Amino acid sequence: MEIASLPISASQRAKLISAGYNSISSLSSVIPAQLARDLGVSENEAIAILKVASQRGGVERPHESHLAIVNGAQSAWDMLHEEEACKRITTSCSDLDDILGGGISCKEVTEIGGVPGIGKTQIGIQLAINVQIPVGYGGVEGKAVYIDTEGSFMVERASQIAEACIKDMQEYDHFLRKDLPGCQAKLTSNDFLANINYFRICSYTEQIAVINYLDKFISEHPDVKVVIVDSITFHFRQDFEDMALRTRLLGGMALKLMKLAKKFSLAVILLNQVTTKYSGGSFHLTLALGDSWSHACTNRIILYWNGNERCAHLDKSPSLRSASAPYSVTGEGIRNSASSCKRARIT
Ligand SMILES: Nc1ncnc2c1ncn2[C@@H]1O[C@H](COP(=O)(O)OP(=O)(O)OP(=O)(O)O)[C@@H](O)[C@H]1O
Repeated sequence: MEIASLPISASQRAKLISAGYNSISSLSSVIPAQLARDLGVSENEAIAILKVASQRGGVERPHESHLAIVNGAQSAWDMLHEEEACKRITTSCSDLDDILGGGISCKEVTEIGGVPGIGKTQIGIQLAINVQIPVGYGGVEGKAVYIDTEGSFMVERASQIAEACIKDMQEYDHFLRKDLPGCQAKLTSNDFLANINYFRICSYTEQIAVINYLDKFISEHPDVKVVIVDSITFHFRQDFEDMALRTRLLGGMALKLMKLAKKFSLAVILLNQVTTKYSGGSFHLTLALGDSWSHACTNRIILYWNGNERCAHLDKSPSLRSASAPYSVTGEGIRNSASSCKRARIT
């Protein structure tokens, strides 16, 4: 049950959400002194909030959780069918799609991390375009939500990538000598841009607010099939001193995004930066936010340089083996790397 439904003041509600208490159940194990510290309120006020929460939660929670379990019960057979029916969004790089089992999985949270300039935003923009590829061309025919925390989304670049996508569809038609109804003839790059819902985020509180709002937004826009957060870490790395609060906020956000992915069968893409970590006597590159964040996504892809070539490594997946694939960033967007194209021509 949401904090929004608690009969408390608006400022208390805002303080709870900013401190990472996104649901009534998140208050179930907290003691008044801790809550008072987290919210910056008196202990008496914290006790009053907990009392309201326990009244609400105490009456309705057991019933709701019982219902959730019953509704959620599913056989493994059903799950297998669901997994087979799960759609995937192409990355426009077939080598990368291959190691991902056909593309980015809808229904799951995928984290993509790498050093600056490796192409994280390019992949984000490519997915915001590719999610719109019509079903007739093997696409998902959905819309995108792009949450930009860094200001790196470039609309001209999205337009270029959309033009290239339309060109690919025309070539596909030409190759098959057929005209698929409702497809390329009518689609323009402006249509692609119109289907990207863009949110510019300037602080971590805004980021939490937007992620909390997504459930309502997507309920009203059920065509959304990908949510891209570029990047998830930016506002959490700047001037953030209270690490316990940061961990709690990020944990709450990750849980919300996982629920969204499942509830609306959509792909959540979290772009992340890398940082250095000292272990075993040397420094290693690791994704930002540390070990406490590592459980927050279902799949993790690490982008890295191999000499002059960009590569993607599938580092975590519940069903696919770890593997790497080269890719390139071209004027047309993400594509196979030049070296793998050369290999394909030789064989
Ligand atoms: N039109 C283009 N044609 C070819 N390559 C391009 C084009 N636009 C961008 N790139 C490549 O993409 C790189 C930038 O990628 P991107 O902005 O996605 O990096 P990033 O990983 O998101 O970096 P950061 O962490 O700094 O945001 C550029 O350095 C360039 O190599």
